[in-house]
Amino acid sequence: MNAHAARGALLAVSVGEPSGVGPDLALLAYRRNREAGLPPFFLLADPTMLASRAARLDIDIAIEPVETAVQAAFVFPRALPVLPLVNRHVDSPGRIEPANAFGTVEAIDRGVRLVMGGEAAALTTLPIDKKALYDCGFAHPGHTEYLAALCQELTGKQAMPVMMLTGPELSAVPVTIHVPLADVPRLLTTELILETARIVVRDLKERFGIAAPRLALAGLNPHAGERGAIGQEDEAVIAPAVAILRAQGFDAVGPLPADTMFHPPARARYDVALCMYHDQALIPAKTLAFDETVNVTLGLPLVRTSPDHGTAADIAGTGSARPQSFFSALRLAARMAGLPREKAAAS
Ligand SMILES: NC(=O)c1ccc[n+]([C@@H]2O[C@H](COP(=O)([O-])OP(=O)(O)OC[C@H]3O[C@@H](n4cnc5c(N)ncnc54)[C@H](O)[C@@H]3O)[C@@H](O)[C@H]2O)c1
Ligand SMILES: N[C@H](C(=O)O)[C@H](O)COP(=O)(O)O
Repeated sequence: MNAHAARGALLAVSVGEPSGVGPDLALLAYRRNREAGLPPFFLLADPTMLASRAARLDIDIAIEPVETAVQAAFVFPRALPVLPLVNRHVDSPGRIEPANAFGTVEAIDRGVRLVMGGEAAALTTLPIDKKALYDCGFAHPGHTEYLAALCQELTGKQAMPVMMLTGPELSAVPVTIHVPLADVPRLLTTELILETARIVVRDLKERFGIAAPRLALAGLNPHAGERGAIGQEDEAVIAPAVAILRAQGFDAVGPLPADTMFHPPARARYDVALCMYHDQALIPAKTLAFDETVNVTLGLPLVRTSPDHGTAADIAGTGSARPQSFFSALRLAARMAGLPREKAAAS
């Protein structure tokens, strides 16, 4: 997908929030990369913080600072390559250290620039603590929106990001993302649904190889509004979007009552569920396959994946973080970036 990535470019991984399990998972991924069939990657992190976390977890691997992403490819067979951050991180499992926020943002920022510059093939992000970043002046709701802003800055082109949670059982897209529930009815427009659906269809075709994606659109209100008796948005906003999509040749149904569109026979009828708000999409996705689901950002000129879970600060540094969702995120990024199989598999 990243047509300009240099031959041999690796995946870039941003370390995420040091109070969480991001560092734990990066260390585990390196230790288990061969047995788990993971693509080679380099980490944007503070090597000292990482060494401290490795000691805490008793993970005995070599960690090697590198100066460039190109160098990382040579280092990966013998050590976990780490591109050091300018803003230092202190090792603080379970505890927010406000000053860590700057390095956390720097890691994402540099990851995007490396991918857009062709020095990395794709970006996989480890979880951030959103409030910790907001408190230090971060002006974006989450990665998804920040990545779009960075892409816009780098290309000069408008970019609309779409969040998709994808796992073995379900792919689901929240049309509105990181907004208070009370704001959803105001923000939900026919145009927003249409724009989201078009991006989803384009990316499912181009990046996931689904020739004619089938969309199922959820209603917003109980019983999809009960024919207008329990809320107006289903008929006034969502149904017109479905009608336009169908008239334009898209395979779309809805608005469907959200409570009955996620059981197995219902899921068999579509490739992706377009949901009207964050939890309507993320609750079924994480409930069905918390350990395998990946958060992927569609609509941007770069490949970005992430595990589906958050910082899990309650278990950071304890060794009990399950790494499967992160492993799936690395594998999906490699596939989407079109890394050759020998690169996508263990080195
Ligand atoms: N991609 C991201 O950056 C991302 C995604 C989701 C949440 N977050 C952030 O994470 C923070 C915490 O969010 P939350 O508490 O709602 O969700 P969470 O996913 O961090 O944790 C929910 C529960 O699941 C457990 N859990 C999560 N991942 C696990 C793993 N890999 N192995 C074992 N157990 C795991 C945690 O220990 C916790 O008990 C918030 O600040 C939120 O903004 C970030
Ligand atoms: N909405 C996501 C979730 O709850 O899993 C999460 O906050 C990640 O969002 P970003 O990838 O935009 O940070």
